[in-house]
Amino acid sequence: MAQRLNLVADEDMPHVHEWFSPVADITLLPGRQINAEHLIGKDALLCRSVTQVNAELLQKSSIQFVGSATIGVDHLQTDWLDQQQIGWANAAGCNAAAVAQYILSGISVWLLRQNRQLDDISVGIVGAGNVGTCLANFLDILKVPYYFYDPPLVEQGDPRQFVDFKKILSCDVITLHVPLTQTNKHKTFHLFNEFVLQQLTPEQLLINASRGAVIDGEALTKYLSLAHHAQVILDVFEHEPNVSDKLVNQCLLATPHIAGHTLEGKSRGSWMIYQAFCRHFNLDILADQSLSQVLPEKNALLLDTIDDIRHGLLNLYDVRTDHQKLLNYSGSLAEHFDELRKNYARYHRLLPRRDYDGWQTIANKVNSLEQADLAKTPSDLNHAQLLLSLLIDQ
Ligand SMILES: NC(=O)c1ccc[n+]([C@@H]2O[C@H](COP(=O)([O-])OP(=O)(O)OC[C@H]3O[C@@H](n4cnc5c(N)ncnc54)[C@H](O)[C@@H]3O)[C@@H](O)[C@H]2O)c1
Ligand SMILES: O=C(O)[C@H](O)[C@H](O)COP(=O)(O)O
Repeated sequence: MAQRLNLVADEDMPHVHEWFSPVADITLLPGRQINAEHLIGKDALLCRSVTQVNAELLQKSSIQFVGSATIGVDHLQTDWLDQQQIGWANAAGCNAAAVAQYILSGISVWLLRQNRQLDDISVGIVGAGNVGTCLANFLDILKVPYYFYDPPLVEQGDPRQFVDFKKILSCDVITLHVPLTQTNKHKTFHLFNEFVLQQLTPEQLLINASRGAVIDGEALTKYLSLAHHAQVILDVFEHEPNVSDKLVNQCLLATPHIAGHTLEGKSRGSWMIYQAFCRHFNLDILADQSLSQVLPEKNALLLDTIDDIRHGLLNLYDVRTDHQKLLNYSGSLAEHFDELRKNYARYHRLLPRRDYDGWQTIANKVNSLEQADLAKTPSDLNHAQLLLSLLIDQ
């Protein structure tokens, strides 16, 4: 029998016990507190975005594999890990659908406040990777025009249509889906600086659910103090969890980095890392282990009134609930920020936040209905209605 492995895992990573305990002894710790001493004599580290994984953390350890159950990797010193031949993996795309859902909910709230309609806006997507593409797929279904800006993909010969930054800055909604990078040719650190922010108008909406430092936080606070400014929705902040009260209160909506936290998004992250871990240590995945096994059945959504349909996307997930929870705090906002993230699944226990499913099925059904002439010149309302009925059908 193969020797049991020893691993340290973030206590807020779901399903670690179910999937890893047959092959490993597990020490669970709060992600921000994992330190070099905890890793001495361990084989693997399973982390989330809150653990800085670098030479200082690992050099005294015998860690051979680091798995982060996140899309972003800015907290991993990947060049050092490669140099040390320490295997590492992230969970690319694990919660892309959850982030797209968050963006659609945020846009819906902004439209209500502006008394505008979905078919009246354009969306500029900065970063056309997993999240940007997932969002675009949904916008296709909703018939909302969008534009992609992604110079690295243009250089790689991606055949889709891309626009320049100026065009993006003219869109009604600008939404950021780039990794945080500090050094490369297309670095994203402070991509939205004071100069860029000042080009926005009060008719526009800027959303950041990528990484906080893609927008210069200080410049943003200053910009939002002006009499006329664009509306802003933030899920991420520079220097988390030390988030400024002032900035939170200046936003149309602010949430504690939970855009990706659907049940599917979190569970898929652990599942992808479990698979990478098995590959790294040459282990078999047990027959009774699977992602679907840990996800509960979905409840059908009931839409009773015309308002339910008008606010259709908000019935599926209403970001205002999470915004309100961030505002309802007493004491330190930094502690509250981490606490809300930690308990996110628990707060949603009665009606857990779930991914929208069956993107392709929905798109196919919409197309076939249109071809059958059943949905002539659909308005945004028809589309939302159709979309919802299809989602409930799943
Ligand atoms: N708020 C959350 O909960 C949450 C959840 C998931 C991901 N994220 C963040 O969102 C980021 C994007 O996720 P993804 O899955 O789409 O990643 P991805 O790697 O699939 O796509 C990122 C895209 O950004 C592009 N890009 C890089 N630099 C750019 C630049 N300067 N300008 C324009 N485009 C640029 C890349 O070419 C790539 O296509 C992640 O790196 C992560 O930091 C946040
Ligand atoms: O990069 C990601 O996947 C997201 O930022 C992710 O949702 C962060 O989640 P956490 O670190 O809280 O697990």
